[in-house]
Amino acid sequence: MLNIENKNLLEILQDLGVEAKSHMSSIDTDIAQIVEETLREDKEAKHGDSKEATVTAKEVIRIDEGSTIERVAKILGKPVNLVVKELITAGFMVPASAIVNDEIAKAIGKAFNVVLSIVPVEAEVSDEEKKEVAIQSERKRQQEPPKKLLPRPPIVTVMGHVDHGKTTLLDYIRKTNVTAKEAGGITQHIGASVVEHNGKKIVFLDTPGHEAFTSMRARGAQVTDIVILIVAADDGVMPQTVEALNHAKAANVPIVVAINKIDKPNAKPDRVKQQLADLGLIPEEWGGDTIMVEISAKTGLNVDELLEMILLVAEMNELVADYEANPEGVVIEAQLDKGKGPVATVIVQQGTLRRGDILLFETTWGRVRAMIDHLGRNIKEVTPSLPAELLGLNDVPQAGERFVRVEDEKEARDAIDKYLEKKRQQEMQAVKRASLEELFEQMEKGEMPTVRIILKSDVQGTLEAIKSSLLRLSVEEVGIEIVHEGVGRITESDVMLADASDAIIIGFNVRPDGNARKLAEQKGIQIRLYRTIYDVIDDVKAAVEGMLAPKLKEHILGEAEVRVVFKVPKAGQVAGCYVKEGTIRRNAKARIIRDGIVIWEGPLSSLKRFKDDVREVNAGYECGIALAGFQDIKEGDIIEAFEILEEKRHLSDVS
Ligand SMILES: Nc1nc2c(ncn2[C@@H]2O[C@H](COP(=O)(O)OP(=O)(O)OP(=O)(O)O)[C@@H](O)[C@H]2O)c(=O)[nH]1
Repeated sequence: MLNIENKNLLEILQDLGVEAKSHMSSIDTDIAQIVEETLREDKEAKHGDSKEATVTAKEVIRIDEGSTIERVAKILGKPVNLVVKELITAGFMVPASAIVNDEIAKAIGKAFNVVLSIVPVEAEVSDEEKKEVAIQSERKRQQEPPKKLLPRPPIVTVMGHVDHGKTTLLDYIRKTNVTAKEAGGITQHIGASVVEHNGKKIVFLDTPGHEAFTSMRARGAQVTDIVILIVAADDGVMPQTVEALNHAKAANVPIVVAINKIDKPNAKPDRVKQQLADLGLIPEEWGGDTIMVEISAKTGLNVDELLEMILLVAEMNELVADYEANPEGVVIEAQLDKGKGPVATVIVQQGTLRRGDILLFETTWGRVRAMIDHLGRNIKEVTPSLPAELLGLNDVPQAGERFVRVEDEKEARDAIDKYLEKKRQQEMQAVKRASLEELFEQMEKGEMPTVRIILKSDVQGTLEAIKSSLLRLSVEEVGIEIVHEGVGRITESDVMLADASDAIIIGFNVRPDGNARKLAEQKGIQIRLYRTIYDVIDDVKAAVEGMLAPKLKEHILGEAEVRVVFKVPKAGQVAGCYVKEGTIRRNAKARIIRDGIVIWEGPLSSLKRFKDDVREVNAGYECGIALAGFQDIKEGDIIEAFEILEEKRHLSDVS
């Protein structure tokens, strides 16, 4: 407690541990202002205008401009999920990777009773100030009760080029590394598997490849501790090897290289090492620090050694977690199950998750009704690093969403209500933007017709599959645009967006809710529901084909020979003809061929049999033909009648 009565600002700052110097830099002036403001706000809030103000001192914490929420959480010594949750509660739906701006800093400060001061990066911080900050944080560290940090299993993702053996390796490891008591269990796909090697657990994410890895990261969730970069020894480093390597590097995740298919006669492991060395991964045996193991995922050769290396890297990286903390973690997969309702596979990152816990996700919440492990067993609790399928959520969260346990349902419900309200406002703005952008886009593209789609599906994996198949249907003349995509039922806001962006809604294994259905009817928005991917693709293909400009094809109707040419007052030239082949039609187009050369093309202006106007004249008959705008018909000319047919085009004609 700090009594600010009769104290000037310098004294207050000194009490707070902020050294006020005569050569106070601009940062200090800023901090002084923030402290003063905060103290004033607190004083007013607590005591109205009372002069007998006693307020709680707030710690001033400097954070570098550009710091992420994750970093600030670390500085505060708070679990990042707790900080994110507090922000959600305050109405900020931001991932942990978001940069902290003034608004967010204020909200975090309020939640944790501190003053966050954003220090411009270019600002000079004197050595003395740095020392002071270090002393303060050390003091703070000493005051905190030591956390019960215990080792946790490493979480591993296998990445590499197509066909280099990711799936084979995962299958081999899963088959051969179950513990004796689990041996009878049937591995169930829940998004991650747990294996045991030398009595130690390793968690493998089931979806190999860097796409899944990065899409999680894009949402601010990094679960992978170690990446196995698999390279086939016969094929060597390929484009996706480099891509995977870059993704792992960008995420700062340690890499263990598995040089695979070593059993093959044409395996060239040294060439792979050289290629990797060129990319900056120097093998240990060459004096570098990258662990490389030569394996055969097919025969299992050296796979044990690979697992040992993973455990070694895990140990070196001191992977620990507080098993007694408030549970929190990340969604790695989620779907709507017809029988069970929303089902989410999560990985617990801190604390121990128990059945009955109330969890707040970023977009939904729920009380954990049941938990199922990777062997399909009902479990009561899940400790850090381990995956579990959760039942009991109110809606399907997205992969990459974080969760944290909250005390009561009301807290969860309030946070989600605030989030939904904020999202609704953002979507309304997005709708306005979408229609404007659409205008500009169309203008830019010179009015290229586009099939716009809002895609909703029951599972993230299917969503991705349908999306990429649909986008592949796009051709130069007709575009396909996925305006919005998501897992879960079709909602009113989907319909609003469809209306604004002139899109159709495609639902795969999902249904619209009542409000969505009503609004769609009102607005005349198409909602198409499917149960097989092929039907979706066929339908969209038909739509694209429908928008393709038809192919024009000429169809020759018949041929007449000019036998005699008359001049008729008013009507001009009339050719007395004999129809040699096919039919001459009044509404057809004609061309004049003289000595094998086309000399004119245009419409007929009259077709007569004797004195009567007729619609058509067949081969073997005589007729009179006048041509619109051509007055130079000669005996012996051939008049060919033809029509232009529109032929529907198929995607196979274009691509
Ligand atoms: N000889 C030999 N063949 C292997 C080995 N590992 C994988 N293969 C074969 O290589 C092919 C591709 O293996 P996958 O495991 O499907 O490769 P992947 O990287 O998962 O491929 P995608 O999932 O398509 O990206 C399969 O035919 C495997 O049987 C190995 O160690 N030795």
